[in-house]
Amino acid sequence: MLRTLDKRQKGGGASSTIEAAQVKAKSQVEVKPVEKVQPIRKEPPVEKVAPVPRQEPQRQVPRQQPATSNKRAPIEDQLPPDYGRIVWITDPVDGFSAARIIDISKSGFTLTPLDTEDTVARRYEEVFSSEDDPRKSSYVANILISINPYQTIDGFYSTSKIKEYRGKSLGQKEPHIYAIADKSYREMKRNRKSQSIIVSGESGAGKTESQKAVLRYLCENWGAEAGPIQQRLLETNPILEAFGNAKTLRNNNSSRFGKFVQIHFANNGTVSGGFVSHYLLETSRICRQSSGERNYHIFYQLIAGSSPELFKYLSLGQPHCFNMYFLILNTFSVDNFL
Ligand SMILES: Nc1ncnc2c1ncn2[C@@H]1O[C@H](COP(=O)(O)OP(=O)(O)OP(=O)(O)O)[C@@H](O)[C@H]1O
Repeated sequence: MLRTLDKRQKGGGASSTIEAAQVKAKSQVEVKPVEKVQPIRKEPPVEKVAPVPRQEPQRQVPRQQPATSNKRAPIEDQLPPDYGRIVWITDPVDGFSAARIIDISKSGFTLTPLDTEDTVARRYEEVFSSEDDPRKSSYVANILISINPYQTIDGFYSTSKIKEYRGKSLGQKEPHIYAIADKSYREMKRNRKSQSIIVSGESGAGKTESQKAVLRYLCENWGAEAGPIQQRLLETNPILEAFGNAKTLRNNNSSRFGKFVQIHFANNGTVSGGFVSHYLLETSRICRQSSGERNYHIFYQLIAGSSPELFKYLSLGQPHCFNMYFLILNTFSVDNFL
């Protein structure tokens, strides 16, 4: 970098001297004609100066062109991104009501409640994201705060979304877990140091899904040459979840163990491997579960899907058999896991 700067300084000095030389050359040209002007005055060709004004309008023409091209941009593109968004606002009678943002200022929002044609003003802290608003994330410095939407949002984790966030700084696009993954990758490449992403939250907050999204982002962007390694990394999740996840009152697919996932990169920045370590598995769940909860998914999956040979080999029985009592203490079937 220093060398580059040095070169730039030298270059700058050289260009400034060239400019100085041009100025001197002009002044010399002007001085000399002053003495010889008298004989030249008689010559009508002095009118040849005319080309000079011709150049000025030529310069003005291209200035007008970008102005016309700006007009072509749709007006919607120039509006703030929150314009038209439906949100919840505080309401003195109902507590909260849905409204549409029609203006944004330093002091807050101007909105139109959906059930009236009135216009109301609200401060920023009195406006909340609505259920229909797919944007469930925000930043605090370089920390992503996200809310579990409990629904599939079209395109939110799509391949095109992955491409959108590649190489983008935090804040350049709307908050997303992909932006965090991209930042950590860029920091790793720039500083040549390992990076950590800590995913934290209460049970059911969406930690497992977020971690899977990070893995997918890194593998899809920089795992092309890794081939089977990339696939194997992504396929570890169903196996780990079968043995370590269970239905709880708060989450049908709750991880009952801590997970430390490492993704290794080669010097050229491509995914070269990975390692998943686990700790603190809730072993007591095998023998006993709270009311409304289940044992680990793998037991139910084996009973539901194993071949007759495997079924016999593992001495499995139907859930109501005596040796399977630890499975039927509570709910037996959970959507998507049997
Ligand atoms: N980004 C998301 N989009 C859609 N649904 C989600 C998302 N994140 C989580 N969910 C839903 O919420 C459920 C719980 O999420 P997840 O298992 O990731 O929570 P968790 O924080 O890991 O919980 P636990 O600590 O109990 O393991 C998921 O099974 C899924 O149905």
